[in-house]
Amino acid sequence: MTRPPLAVVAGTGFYDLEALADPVEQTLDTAWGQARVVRGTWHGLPVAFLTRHGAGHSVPPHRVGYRANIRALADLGCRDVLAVNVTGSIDEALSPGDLVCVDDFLDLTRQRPLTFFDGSGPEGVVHTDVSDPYDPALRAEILAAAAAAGHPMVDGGVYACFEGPRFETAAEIRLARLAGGTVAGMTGVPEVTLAREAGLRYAAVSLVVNPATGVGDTPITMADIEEVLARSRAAVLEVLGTLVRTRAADDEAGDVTAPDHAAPAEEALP
Ligand SMILES: CSC[C@H]1O[C@H](OP(=O)(O)O)[C@H](O)[C@@H]1O
Ligand code: HPA
Repeated sequence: MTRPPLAVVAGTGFYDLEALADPVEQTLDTAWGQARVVRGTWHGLPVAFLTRHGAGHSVPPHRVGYRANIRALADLGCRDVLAVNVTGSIDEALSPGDLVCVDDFLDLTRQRPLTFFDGSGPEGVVHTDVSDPYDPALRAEILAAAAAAGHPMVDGGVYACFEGPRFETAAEIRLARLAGGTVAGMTGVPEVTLAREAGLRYAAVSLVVNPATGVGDTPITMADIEEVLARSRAAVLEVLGTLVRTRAADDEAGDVTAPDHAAPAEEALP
């Protein structure tokens, strides 16, 4: 059985996927700019890894080439995108190091290109349904992998995406909490909606790396975030690796009824 490459898109703290065998770096040209992807195999399955801030974390969140990145993954034939976002916790029950498999988002960004459908293409004006922005079947696979890997993961939460690159004010975090926000980040949107527009299944793991502004007692520092990343990064990779290993085992057993073999989303690619 040949699978389409599985896309892994990650950001802060995730600049390489060391587990990839036979990695080959590729720069893809798209109508929305270039995207750099490293292709290889993980447990024998094809994987395309993309670090969204670019090599050496050179691109800030408000300038990430979200359209180029998602378009490049679709052009490579990817069907599923596993995203990782590091976040600040809005929900006071969360602590640094916690994992959340988010199921909705709040878009508090201001100035990013939002869509592939800007009215200039042959498809005209398109309004995409986002009742389930994060693919339920892919989320279920992630949660099952987390349980199998022994890493607790919260099932559901709202990712509040701010423009950045500054952190939020305490008032902004209170506003997001009133609106149901669970975690705060700067990159989850429009990545998730572009993936939907491109017909890709997308789900995201949020790794909490700090209490959001006003939730903790002290200012947010990169040193504190890096310390959390250093101790928690492996758990995220173990969850993703377990998901991939489970898929490989399903293939080995010839189990074509596994949920991840479901048909891709119905939208046409732009
Ligand atoms: C390191 S704090 C701010 C930075 O971290 C998050 O990155 P990512 O979403 O790519 O994991 C946040 O969105 C900012 O880009
Ligand atoms: O507190 C935060 N806010 C926004 N993005 C973040 N990424 C890590 N922590 C945070």
